[in-house]
Amino acid sequence: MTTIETWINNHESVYKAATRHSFIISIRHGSVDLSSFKRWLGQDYLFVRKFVPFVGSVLVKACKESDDESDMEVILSGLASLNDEISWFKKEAAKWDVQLSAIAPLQTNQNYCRFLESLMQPDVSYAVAITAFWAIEAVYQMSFAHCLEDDAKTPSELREACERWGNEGFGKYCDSLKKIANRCLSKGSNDVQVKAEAMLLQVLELEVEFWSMSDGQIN
Ligand SMILES: Cc1ncc(CO)c(N)n1
Repeated sequence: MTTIETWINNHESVYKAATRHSFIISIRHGSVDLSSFKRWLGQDYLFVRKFVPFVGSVLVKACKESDDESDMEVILSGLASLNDEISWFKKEAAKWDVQLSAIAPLQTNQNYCRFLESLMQPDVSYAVAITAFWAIEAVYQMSFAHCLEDDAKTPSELREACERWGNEGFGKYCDSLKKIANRCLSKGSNDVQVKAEAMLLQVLELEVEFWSMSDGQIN
């Protein structure tokens, strides 16, 4: 088993809470409250704007610390898709009459963005940062792919959102990130492994809270 597989098995309940959250289940059932979806849209737009510099910091670490030059290309493709994502959020917000410039980040979103900032520090190793990057992307991939399964009743006007992260290409990209992370972790010291596992757990918890915030359960 790979390091990441072992950790997912060890933390199965929080992994499931992050990838099968009631907000995602409500999209899949077609019972989602549209005000929740709009809240998610506005808050996630703000999150993605903070996610870009984090991914930029992972790219810098890859250029300095990686022993495989193809890592840079995978991370760069992630940045390119974030560029498309920002345009998509603007277009989608217009469709739903969500005024992005008027939205302030909720507390939970602020907490998550502060966590991203802490991971941008130069003392955070490439192995820890790339594991976080994979985890953040993989939660969205797993969650939204669930909304596109054959028996899902996802409303047609929400399918495009689900397809952004649930499509096969995004799945392959997440697999590439996971492969890089596993390679770096297998070469990492015990200290790096301990830090990366704790950080993975934090990402999963923050993702659960982000869904709960979107659903209006917490701020
Ligand atoms: C909260 C959150 N997690 C992960 C992603 C994936 O990019 C996102 N857009 N937002």
